[in-house]
Amino acid sequence: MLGYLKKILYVLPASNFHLLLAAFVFILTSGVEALGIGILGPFIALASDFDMIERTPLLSQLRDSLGIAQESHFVALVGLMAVLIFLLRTLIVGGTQIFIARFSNQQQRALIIKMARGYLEAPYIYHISKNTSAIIDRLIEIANTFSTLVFMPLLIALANTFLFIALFCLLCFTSLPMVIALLATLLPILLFFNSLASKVRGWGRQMRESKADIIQIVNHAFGSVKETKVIGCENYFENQIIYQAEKLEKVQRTFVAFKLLPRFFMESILVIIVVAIICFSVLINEEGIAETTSVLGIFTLAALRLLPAINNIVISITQIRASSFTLNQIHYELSELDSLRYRTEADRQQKASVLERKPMPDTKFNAGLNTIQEAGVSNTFRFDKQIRLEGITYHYPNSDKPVISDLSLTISKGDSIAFIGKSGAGKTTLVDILLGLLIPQSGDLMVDNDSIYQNLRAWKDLIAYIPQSIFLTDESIEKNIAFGVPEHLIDRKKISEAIEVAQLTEVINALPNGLSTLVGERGILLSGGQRQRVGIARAIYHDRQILVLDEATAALDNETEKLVTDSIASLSSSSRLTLITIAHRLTTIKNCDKIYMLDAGEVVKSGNYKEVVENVRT
Ligand SMILES: Nc1ncnc2c1ncn2[C@@H]1O[C@H](COP(=O)(O)OP(=O)(O)OP(=O)(O)O)[C@@H](O)[C@H]1O
Repeated sequence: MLGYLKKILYVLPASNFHLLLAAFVFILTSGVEALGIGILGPFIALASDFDMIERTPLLSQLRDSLGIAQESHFVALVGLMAVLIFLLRTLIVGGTQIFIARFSNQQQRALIIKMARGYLEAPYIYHISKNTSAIIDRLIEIANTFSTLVFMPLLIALANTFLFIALFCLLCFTSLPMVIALLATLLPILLFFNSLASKVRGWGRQMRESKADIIQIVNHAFGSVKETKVIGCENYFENQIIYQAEKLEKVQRTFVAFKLLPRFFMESILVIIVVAIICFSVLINEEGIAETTSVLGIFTLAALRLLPAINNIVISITQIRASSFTLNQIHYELSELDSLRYRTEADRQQKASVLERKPMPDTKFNAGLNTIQEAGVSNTFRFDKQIRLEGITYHYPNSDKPVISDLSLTISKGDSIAFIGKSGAGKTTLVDILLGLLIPQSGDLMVDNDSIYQNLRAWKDLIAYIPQSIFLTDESIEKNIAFGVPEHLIDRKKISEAIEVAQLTEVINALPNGLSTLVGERGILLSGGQRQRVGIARAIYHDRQILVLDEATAALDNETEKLVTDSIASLSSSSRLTLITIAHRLTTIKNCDKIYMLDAGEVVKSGNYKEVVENVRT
């Protein structure tokens, strides 16, 4: 259990102060609850035996000081006090229940934010190997499971443990032999449930895996619904979902039944003990059980509350055990994200220090989620002359073989350059290095006289990336062009300029709601070419000085391709925009100032179109 606790505390976003506050609330509630129960027993005894007032000095003193002559009136007053204390106890206990629910919901919110921040700040290399459905599953399902099936049960177990201690003390004070009888009966049952711990953990693991598998199957089936429909594999996915749903139902059924067991056991024990005590009292005291009424009253009430408390502790521990797989997953994920964060920052610092340059403040990197709001903040780099790649060597973490080997080249500001080469030559990897997404093991990337590794965020602020397939959000075209800018900050003039350059004017005029037309999930309402033009408009809107086009015109028809290429080229010459293109279609790079042909991560040829492409063809 200590291991679980350590992991829960690591995952929990709550501060130690809040946890201490929670513990204090639970202790207070348990005390009030024990007092509420403790007062009812003596009242029942007093109501059935008025002589008790004379026998108990405290009661007779209270009666005299209140000046009440009639005993029945005094008993009624004590009853009223008991009711008030009991009502106060109910209020506090109810408040604690609300506190538990609110506290764990707050933790769920904070955990979703903590994980989302971790994923968003994680380096690109982390995301290359990650499955999107796994991230969605972690953010939504696991955060919810942690809050409702780990943290809430932990709070309930804690609250009930304090209550158990308070009631146990009350019972020990009332009748020790009865407590010993109760414990002797309960202990074997608790040991029995404890012995099934590994089975419970197994059930929890199966439930979690089935849920994650269902999300993944749904993602596979609908992620490429076109292929699913054309190939006709709907049945295949349906059968997989049926199999997982049935597996989930079976385990859940067993688990729910198991969770009900402790209550039945304990209720039976309570009845047996109370009946046994009454019979025993009658047998040894033939005149009845008046003597034991008070003890029995407290015992019955305390046991009525004690047994549910034990039940809650057992169920909560069972629940936490069943969720241990989830806890391990979330703990692993967060520690991985944490270590990545430290490593990335350390790598960057190390690179900057190896280069013996003092790192500039990386404001956006540190700002985390505020990055989007900060878009447009002036960068700290001057880019007036050139970008220089100096002896860049890169290999992916899972292999020692360099994909880019000792590569050096210079790109002048305002130039339009292209990388060509056969599949696997290293074009995409080189562009990812240029984008600052992959950090080379050796070499440097200089912009004028500064290394980009001094301030990667500022470097990225100079660049726009237009991929082969543009990601569009299910929002208006306008919001897709001003991607990441809050609606009230969108600059309409810049939107018009971007639309013109990207040759989108006609497309938008033909749409029913013009710029406000919703493009549908993944831009399904637009053609491939139109989607790419929205991507180009997005880059132009964000005023970037360097455009990286990853075969960005591949989805355009010949006529539109010429229009887009020409307008980007004219933009390049008029505003000294620097263009870096990865191209397969050699027609798109005819106007480039310089073309680099890559092979096995090295530049094997460079020059203008005639020198590189036409010579190769002949
Ligand atoms: N995440 C990765 N992990 C390991 N190796 C990788 C990874 N991504 C790419 N590679 C390898 O790096 C080499 C270069 O790949 P890259 O994608 O840069 O080539 P490319 O020239 O862009 O190819 P294409 O034109 O087909 O996109 C290839 O051998 C590829 O297998």
